[in-house]
Amino acid sequence: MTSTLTTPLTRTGLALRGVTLTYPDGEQRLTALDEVSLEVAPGEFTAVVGPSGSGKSSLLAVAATLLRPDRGQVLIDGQDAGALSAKARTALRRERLGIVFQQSNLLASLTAVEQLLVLADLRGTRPRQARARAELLLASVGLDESKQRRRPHQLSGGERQRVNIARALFGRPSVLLVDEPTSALDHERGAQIVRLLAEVTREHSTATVMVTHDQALLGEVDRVLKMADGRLRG
Ligand SMILES: Nc1ncnc2c1ncn2[C@@H]1O[C@H](COP(=O)(O)OP(=O)(O)OP(=O)(O)O)[C@@H](O)[C@H]1O
Repeated sequence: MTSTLTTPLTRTGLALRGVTLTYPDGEQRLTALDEVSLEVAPGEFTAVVGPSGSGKSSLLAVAATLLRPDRGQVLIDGQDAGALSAKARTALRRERLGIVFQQSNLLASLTAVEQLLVLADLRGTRPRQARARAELLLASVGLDESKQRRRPHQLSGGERQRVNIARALFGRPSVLLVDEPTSALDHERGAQIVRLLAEVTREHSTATVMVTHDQALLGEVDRVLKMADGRLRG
């Protein structure tokens, strides 16, 4: 499929520049992100940690171009998301971003491989090519053929998270945004998922940002940034 974006983009990853986000709070506004700047290069795995309410989810939502900041820029492969029309922003998200949410949002009636093939349909990828890619990606995240034919309720929490990661990679994203990937897992399974994210970051050269509460799982990441009161510290 040809890109619907107007300019050809080289992969430069994710950049946030002076991003401020506020929410309505009664008569006032609550500042969730306060002049946040961040650059994540292709192939770099960055973790964002911080207490509840510090702004981590808001940061991911802004980076995912799902929330528009009050001020500042979000650049995906150098493209300023705020300068695009809604249609072009949707295309940017579809073509450049992979998102792994905290709660698995897999479709209950579909097998693991079908979760990826649904995307192929939406993207207009040829069915045979799409199936081969879906199977390859699922195998690469550790799901063998028999597990690829299972529905979500027949998989463990960790296996469902692997399907989520494979699905996020299907569109060859430049930027991979991951929200609390280990929250439903025990320590060992959580550590396996973080190791897997480190591997896919290198293999797929994604600029990966992972939000997590779990400080014990940070051995695999390239950089840890701390959020407190909407501000980011290295
Ligand atoms: N839709 C909203 N409307 C108003 N305030 C919000 C909204 N979403 C988040 N907030 C507030 O913005 C601040 C940052 O919230 P955010 O969800 O980004 O934090 P977080 O670090 O992800 O927290 P957690 O770890 O608990 O998920 C908090 O004070 C929160 O109460």
